[in-house]
Amino acid sequence: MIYTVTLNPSLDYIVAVDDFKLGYTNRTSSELMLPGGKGTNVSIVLKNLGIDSTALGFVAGFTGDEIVRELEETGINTDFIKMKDGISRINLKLSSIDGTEINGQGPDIPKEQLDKLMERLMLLGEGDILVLAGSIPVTMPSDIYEQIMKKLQDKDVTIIVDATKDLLLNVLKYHPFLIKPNHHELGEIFGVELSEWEDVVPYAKKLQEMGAVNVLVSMGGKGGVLLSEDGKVVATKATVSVVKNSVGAGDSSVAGFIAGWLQKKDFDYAFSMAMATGGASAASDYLATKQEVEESLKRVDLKHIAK
Ligand SMILES: Nc1ncnc2c1ncn2[C@@H]1O[C@H](COP(=O)(O)OP(=O)(O)O)[C@@H](O)[C@H]1O
Ligand SMILES: O=P(O)(O)OC[C@H]1O[C@](O)(COP(=O)(O)O)[C@@H](O)[C@@H]1O
Repeated sequence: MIYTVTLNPSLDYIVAVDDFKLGYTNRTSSELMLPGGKGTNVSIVLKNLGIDSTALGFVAGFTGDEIVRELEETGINTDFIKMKDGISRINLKLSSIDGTEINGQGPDIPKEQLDKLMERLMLLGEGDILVLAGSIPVTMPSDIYEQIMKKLQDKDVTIIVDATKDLLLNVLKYHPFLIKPNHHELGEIFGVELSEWEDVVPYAKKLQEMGAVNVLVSMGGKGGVLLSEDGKVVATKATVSVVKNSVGAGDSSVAGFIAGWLQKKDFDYAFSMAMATGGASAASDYLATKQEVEESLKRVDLKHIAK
């Protein structure tokens, strides 16, 4: 079974504002309110690709209820822990200024609730896939992903981590099967600006040397690069050129990689699916459908490059 953990899910309020002016009252020209958060998006895209998963994490208040309602309406199994206080965050995305977003902090998670989640995760076992994705509420211990991986290290669970900075660096010693920083996040870790495939490779390699088994660096409009455990490096340019809403494109890449890997156990194919799915989501109003992914897959153009 596949489990996604979103410790800090959200409702994403995605608005287009023509001619946005800072310091003035702006009016939207379109708006969407959708369930969000990195693990929940992975679950949604997996479902679109015909793969079941269970979405875990914490929700609170009316926003939390709405997140769960929307996921269940999509046919996703949910097993969130519901908090008594606070509300799940609302993240604001300005789709007309691509990449501009304001993400909330998220509610307080009391220790007993965190313990409950840990107990739930300890039931995972051989053959399960666990996706740990996204930021964590500010009051949560910053080594939470590390704690989860440590507890699961003797079980044969395949773990994928999509996180940034220390949250990511601290799990590497437990050998996550896949990590997926984007090129800005990778650059931020090492204090450099990365913009081309060739720039990314040495830094992705460092993360592999620190323990990550496979490293997928997504690069927005420039496609992405995969350093796989068999020592190969493969890259592709983006599969789409017109973007409608890139929120969730990275999460879609993670879902696409899992789908491709489960289907063929082949890194080139898993990477192709990752890039096709990310591209298909970026080019559509919401997360990619299976048909959009199949179309996008035709435009993947793999290049094997030197390490
Ligand atoms: N502007 C874009 N143009 C074309 N493809 C895109 C664009 N943004 C994202 N994608 C596709 O989605 C994938 C993941 O997007 P990216 O922005 O790198 O991830 P994240 O959302 O984690 O920052 C990219 O590797 C690419 O395949
Ligand atoms: O947990 P974080 O890092 O604040 O990110 C949460 C946000 O990222 C998203 O999961 C989208 O992520 P990507 O665009 O990186 O795929 C949104 O749905 C959500 O609002």
